[in-house]
Amino acid sequence: MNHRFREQSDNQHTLRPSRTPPGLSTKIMALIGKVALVTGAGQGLGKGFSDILLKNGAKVALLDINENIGENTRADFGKGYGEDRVCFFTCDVASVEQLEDAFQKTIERFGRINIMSNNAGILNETNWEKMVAVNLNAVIRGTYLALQHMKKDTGGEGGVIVNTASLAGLGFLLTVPVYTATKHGVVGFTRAVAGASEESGYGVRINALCPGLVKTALLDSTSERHGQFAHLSHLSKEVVKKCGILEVPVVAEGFLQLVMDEGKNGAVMKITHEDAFQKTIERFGRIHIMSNNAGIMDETNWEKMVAINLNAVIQGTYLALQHMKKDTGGEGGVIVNIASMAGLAPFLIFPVYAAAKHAVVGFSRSVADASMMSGYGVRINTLCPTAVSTPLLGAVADEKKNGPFSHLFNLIGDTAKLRKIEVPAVAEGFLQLVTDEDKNGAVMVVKEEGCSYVDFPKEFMLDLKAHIP
Ligand SMILES: NC(=O)C1=CN([C@@H]2O[C@H](COP(=O)(O)OP(=O)(O)OC[C@H]3O[C@@H](n4cnc5c(N)ncnc54)[C@H](O)[C@@H]3O)[C@@H](O)[C@H]2O)C=CC1
Ligand SMILES: CC/C=C\CC(=O)/C=C/C=C\C=C\C=C\[C@@H](O)[C@@H](O)C/C=C\CCC(=O)O
Repeated sequence: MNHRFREQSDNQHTLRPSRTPPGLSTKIMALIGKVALVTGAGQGLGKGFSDILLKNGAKVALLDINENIGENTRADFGKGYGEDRVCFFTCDVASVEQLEDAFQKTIERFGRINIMSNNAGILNETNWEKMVAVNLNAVIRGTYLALQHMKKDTGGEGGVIVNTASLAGLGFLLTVPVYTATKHGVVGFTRAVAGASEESGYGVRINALCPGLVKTALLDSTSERHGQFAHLSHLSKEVVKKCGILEVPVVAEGFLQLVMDEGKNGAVMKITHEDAFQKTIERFGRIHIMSNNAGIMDETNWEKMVAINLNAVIQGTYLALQHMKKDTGGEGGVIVNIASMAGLAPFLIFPVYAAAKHAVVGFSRSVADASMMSGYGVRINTLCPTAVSTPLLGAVADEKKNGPFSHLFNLIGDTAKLRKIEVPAVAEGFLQLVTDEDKNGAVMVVKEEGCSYVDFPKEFMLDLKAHIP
């Protein structure tokens, strides 16, 4: 599934044209030694943003109102990235004193601040005054504090501020009108202050991030926090259906772009994953065949690998099913999920890659049966190629992508001599899975000898009826 990072351009409302044409990256900000302050960093998106900053060499001050989760996150990061690169301060961003105090403590600890992420946010339509204080006022205060410290005209080093808004800052959600207002406020404020900073020669870029729904604690029991429009909660399900739910690492990649791309100021980045699907339908009218093929191999960055190799395959399958299934007017179709031989056999050095691919096989077989039993008219098959001659295999020879078992790297020997098959051979197998109307829940292996179907032993079949008395 193709996640979309898109800069929102709306010239009518742009205060002044940006000096850098949109989409053009000029210079990339190096993060090694840079100091970042992230609010709401104990869990969810803030934790994901802190993680990716640390991974790229920055030092990070984590701020959170919740001392327990903040301390735990600090301890995890300290172990992983070094105790000297991370600290935690308990801070309610809605309190002027606490935010100023945490800001000062960060400067005392690390000497400066180059990156500010105003990310803490809540969803509570009942206590909406508090929500405005956290989601909007604290973002404004955090931006002004950071500007004051970073701006070059008074001796600062310049820097970048990223404010977490939401897709609800560009569109609207009926169940959460005040939340929607705060996020529109963040987008409007960010664009205006970015223009003002540029015009004033401050050397500080300010961008806004607008993700769709993200799998974090903020989404738990939202209906209780919908306030007077709780009776419209069922409409949110439509939004989930339309937008799907993003994973934190995907949003963190977008955040990193806004931090590092020196060409971005006043940028508003939308992150959704329904765009590609919707656009295909707009262009061609319908979809009959879906191939969930995107994948990476990186044991070091395994959370991201699971997000792409497994979660996005599940998301892509569900989106395609939703569109194709016959019981709600779809035309039926076929989905082919690309797993690997590592989805059927252990793969030393790449255990998480193997886990994700095993899961793709299990998921595809299960959902294939479910689709058939539901009369959806959608077949779902899995392709498991052995090593194929593509750049993905570069990870095998790249110790940085080998994770905790890189010491076994020598066992593999010369990867250039690894026996590989060619792309057209795999494409032939793929075509069979698409065109053969008798194949549903099929798992095809493609090796040097050719294509064959896996015949799973009967004793490994789960007979649900046998389990129900
Ligand atoms: N989860 C979602 O679907 C989306 C979330 N967002 C935004 O992303 C931001 C982060 O939210 P998530 O990570 O999803 O939520 P989360 O609930 O998982 O994490 C939020 C963190 O902020 C902390 N926090 C709450 N109030 C605070 C305060 N007054 N001072 C300091 N820390 C405070 C919490 O303790 C928590 O650790 C929010 O601004 C939210 O509006 C935007 C789009 C979608
Ligand atoms: C309930 C979740 C609240 C907040 C988390 C968050 O910030 C995520 C927002 C994600 C998506 C926003 C989508 C907005 C879409 C709109 O532009 C329209 O397409 C939606 C139209 C009707 C929505 C019905 C409803 O309001 O529930």
